Amino acid sequence: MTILVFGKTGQVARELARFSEVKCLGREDADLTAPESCSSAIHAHLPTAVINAAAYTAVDNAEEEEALATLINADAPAVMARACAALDIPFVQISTDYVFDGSGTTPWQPDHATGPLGAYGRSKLKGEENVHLAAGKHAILRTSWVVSAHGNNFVKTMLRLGADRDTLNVVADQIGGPTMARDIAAACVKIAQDLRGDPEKSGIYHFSGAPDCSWADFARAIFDQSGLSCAVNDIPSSDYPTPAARPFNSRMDCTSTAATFGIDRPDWNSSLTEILAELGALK
Ligand SMILES: NC(=O)C1=CN([C@@H]2O[C@H](COP(=O)(O)OP(=O)(O)OC[C@H]3O[C@@H](n4cnc5c(N)ncnc54)[C@H](OP(=O)(O)O)[C@@H]3O)[C@@H](O)[C@H]2O)C=CC1
Ligand SMILES: Cc1cn([C@H]2C[C@H](O)[C@@H](COP(=O)(O)OP(=O)(O)O[C@H]3O[C@@H](C)C(=O)[C@@H](O)[C@H]3O)O2)c(=O)[nH]c1=O
Ligand SMILES: [Mg+2]
Repeated sequence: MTILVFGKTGQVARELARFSEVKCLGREDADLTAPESCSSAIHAHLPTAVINAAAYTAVDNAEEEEALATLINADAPAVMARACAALDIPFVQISTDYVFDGSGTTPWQPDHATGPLGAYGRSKLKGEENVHLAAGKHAILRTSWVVSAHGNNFVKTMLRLGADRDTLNVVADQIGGPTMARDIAAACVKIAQDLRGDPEKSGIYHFSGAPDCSWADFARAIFDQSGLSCAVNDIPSSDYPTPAARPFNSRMDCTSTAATFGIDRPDWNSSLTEILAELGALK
């Protein structure tokens, strides 16, 4: 099996690169702002499956650059999905909890109504719709709060801020599941393999770390495990204004992912230990 991955430097792409059957393409190989280059790359490599781990992920900047975010997050995946459908190979598209409006406290199921609050979520939702319309063997894997030892993420931000501060204000009314990029990469590979033989498994799936927690809870765990002495004050989102609104309820029901692919929700506390160890930041 040869899996072609769009993305090379990103959090999930770097973890996918660790698989021997994976070939990662960077921006220099296929630029998602020129979607046809993605189709050319798929036809040139003739892989047995494709995973898209490239995206426009700057949630606040997307409010000012929605056209660019849409080109990368919706138009490019459409071209990839059509190329895969033409070759009859599985396509795995990674999506996000930000396609939901964050209302209520019930965990979102894959078929629940979406309602993105901002430009990033809208662009990712259009990407989902385009992949579905291509009508090939596909999976849309919605995940949340991605963390790893690489790139930009909340763990690295907290380690940086916590080193200089005695206290930090962190939002406590957004609840979700922190998810390790390494676990997402493994899930994508397993799903791509299963879809080859079982195209009827095509659809939308949820995958996030457990248990659900607030960003403030997660920050406390980061300081606890790293031994940094920084107290976390719980604040409401209204006290942390950002250009893009974030959903309050990012809880995702991952039952169908476990039932269909045998992939369970990973425990984020042990993922965090693994990341801190990799960064040399464990207490
Ligand atoms: N980060 C998160 O918290 C979450 C992410 N997701 C989704 O998971 C997936 C992976 O996210 P993550 O690994 O965190 O992303 P990162 O932000 O870490 O990486 C994004 C990747 O996309 C590439 N990329 C961006 N623009 C282009 C372009 N025009 N052409 C080619 N490549 C491009 C980047 O390359 P370069 O380095 O050259 O810019 C980089 O490799 C995405 O689909 C994202 O929407 C879902 C939920 C949460
Ligand atoms: C740095 C900092 C952040 N926060 C808040 C802001 C925000 O609500 C929350 C997390 O901050 P981030 O900047 O990591 O959030 P954000 O970039 O919105 O993270 C999202 O990225 C996209 C790509 C996704 O798909 C989502 O699943 C989610 O992971 O923490 C504080 O409350 N205090 C702080 O000191
Ligand atoms: Mg971010």
